[in-house]
Amino acid sequence: MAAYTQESAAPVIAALVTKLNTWRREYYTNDAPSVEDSEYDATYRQLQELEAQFPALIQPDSPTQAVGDVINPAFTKVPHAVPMLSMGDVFSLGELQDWAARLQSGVDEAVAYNVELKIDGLSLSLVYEQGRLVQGSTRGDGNIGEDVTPNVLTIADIPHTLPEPLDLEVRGECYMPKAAFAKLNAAQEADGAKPFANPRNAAAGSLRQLDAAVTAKRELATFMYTLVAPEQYGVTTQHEAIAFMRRLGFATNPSSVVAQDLDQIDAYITTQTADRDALSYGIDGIVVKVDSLPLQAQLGNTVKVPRWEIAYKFPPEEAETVVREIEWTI
Ligand SMILES: NC(=O)c1cc2c(=O)c3cc(F)ccc3oc2nc1N
Repeated sequence: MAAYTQESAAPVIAALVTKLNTWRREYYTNDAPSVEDSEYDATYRQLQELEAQFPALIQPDSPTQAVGDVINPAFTKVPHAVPMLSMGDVFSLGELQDWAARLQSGVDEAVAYNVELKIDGLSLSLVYEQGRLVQGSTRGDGNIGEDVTPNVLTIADIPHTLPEPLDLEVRGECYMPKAAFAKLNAAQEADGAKPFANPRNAAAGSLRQLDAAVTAKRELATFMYTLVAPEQYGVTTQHEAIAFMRRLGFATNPSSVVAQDLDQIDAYITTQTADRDALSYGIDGIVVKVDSLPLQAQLGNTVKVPRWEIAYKFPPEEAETVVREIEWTI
């Protein structure tokens, strides 16, 4: 990072904010970003570092001050009783260790973690009343989401009714399986339409459709990962919450495990990184959560992200994979 003064940093920060906001609008409004996630992440961290150095220069419209996505005004708005936050990121095992050490230092009991694949899709909330699906919504800006109820009713693995007449809300990831993505882009090319850049954008463009008949053809799928207000159902850990949702008929990811320490988390990351290409859906990292739900509540959230979970992001696939192979052969 070049050495800046407050004066010389101001225009640089302004330019970074403009560039990142343009990319955000592309990404969240028409689900077609012009840059790879890795370039967005790198530019975002550059802005974070400059804002940390010169807090007086933080602009109100800086993407570091916003939660979540840009809302499409064409959808009915849905207030989220419990905010749908995003997650903090780390990009190395060292950073993950630092996160876990900071967290453990504030807690008496030994922390156990629930470790999950980070499905590369978009967040989805499902609300049931007396066991019937009444609403589906996107994250939106975290407090206000977009009502996509007609669309979620067309997604095959979302139950319309539950085996018990429960009032509950669950949250998860809506994604497009790799095979469905390949089929969709072949059809796009055949129709002379623009292909989607990746399965995540295809899922977002398919879920955030004003015409549910289009969503119905897109073969979307879900993995649910959060039970809202778990204490109402006597659920006290994240791994129990996943089993509870699975028993109710929700699709939950089979690969999550409880880890007692960093070595077990590291082993999980190594295994899942090796198996990544064999998965029928895209993942872009691993999510490490405090397993105890009361401890999660005690740790709480910052304005943007929970303190009790972190996303370990895989390096960008192309270049990094080659570099890593070279590392291993030395
Ligand atoms: N992409 C994912 O596979 C995934 C994403 C999230 C979140 O975004 C997330 C956001 C919150 F505010 C709280 C818990 C979460 O848990 C999550 N767990 C996951 N497995």
